[in-house]
Amino acid sequence: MSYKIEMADEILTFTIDRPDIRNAINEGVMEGFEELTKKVHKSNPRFVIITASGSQAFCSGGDLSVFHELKTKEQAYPMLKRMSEVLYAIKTLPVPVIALVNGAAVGGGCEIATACDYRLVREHAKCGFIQGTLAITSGWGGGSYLFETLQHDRALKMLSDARAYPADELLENGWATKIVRDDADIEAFIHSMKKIRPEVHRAYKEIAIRKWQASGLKDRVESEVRRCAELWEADVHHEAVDNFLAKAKK
Ligand SMILES: CC[C@@H](C(=O)O)C(=O)SCCNC(=O)CCNC(=O)[C@H](O)C(C)(C)COP(=O)(O)OP(=O)(O)OC[C@H]1O[C@@H](n2cnc3c(N)ncnc32)[C@H](O)[C@@H]1OP(=O)(O)O
Repeated sequence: MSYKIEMADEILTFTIDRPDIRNAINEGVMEGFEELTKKVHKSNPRFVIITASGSQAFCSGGDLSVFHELKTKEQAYPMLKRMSEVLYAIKTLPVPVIALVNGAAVGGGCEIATACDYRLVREHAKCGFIQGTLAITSGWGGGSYLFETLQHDRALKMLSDARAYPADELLENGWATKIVRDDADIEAFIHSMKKIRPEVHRAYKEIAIRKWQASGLKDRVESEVRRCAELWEADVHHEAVDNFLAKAKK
């Protein structure tokens, strides 16, 4: 199994469990996320936590060893579309969603964390939209979510820098909610949220969701997915992925 879903103390936790491949997303993990969103609606948790196994990575994005087989925009689109629907479902969950960023979050991994309401980032974690180095953009909706999250110039800079930022820079540009040094810091954050009744958290989340719906966020995500699919089919993208995979084999 490439993921775990656990309910404890009214918190539903989703853990990506592929540490050897830096928690890259394959179809199995996508299925897991789909199961998670259904479970939230059935089991009514106070909060959701999304995290990953090990301390090296939260998520290294799409599993390039699998997705490099997708060559044309027609082949890439269904994968990008499916994961964009997963992230939109996560973003619009009726309860707060906390990304516990236990290590590097790059490419689609950064998109997953950006779709969450809060990002608790471990001191050593480096995170960024590195897709530009592969000659593509974000393709799961994360670019649209970043413009909802950060001041415009900071969002545009983070996307077009295409590099992983250290934790202090992530706090400074507003992406990280909090840098966490140990488990006690995480518990303190959860404890402060638990002081407020669940229906209050839900009511505030409804305000955010109404704003996203009114501003056509779903349609903007769809345009992002389509544009990424177009860029995906260029030779320059496939060469960059081949280079990454060849380096891994050495
Ligand atoms: C597809 C959707 C698209 C989007 O819409 O956003 C994307 O997500 S594009 C994908 C972006 N991801 C990448 O370009 C991969 C980036 N990976 C890294 O930069 C690094 O792996 C890391 C996350 C910073 C971790 O570095 P480190 O701890 O030094 O580990 P290694 O690099 O040695 O990796 C260990 C092992 O894992 C394999 N790996 C890592 N990431 C992926 C990946 N995304 N897909 C497939 N495989 C991946 C890597 O090849 C190593 O394999 P072995 O050498 O066989 O152990």
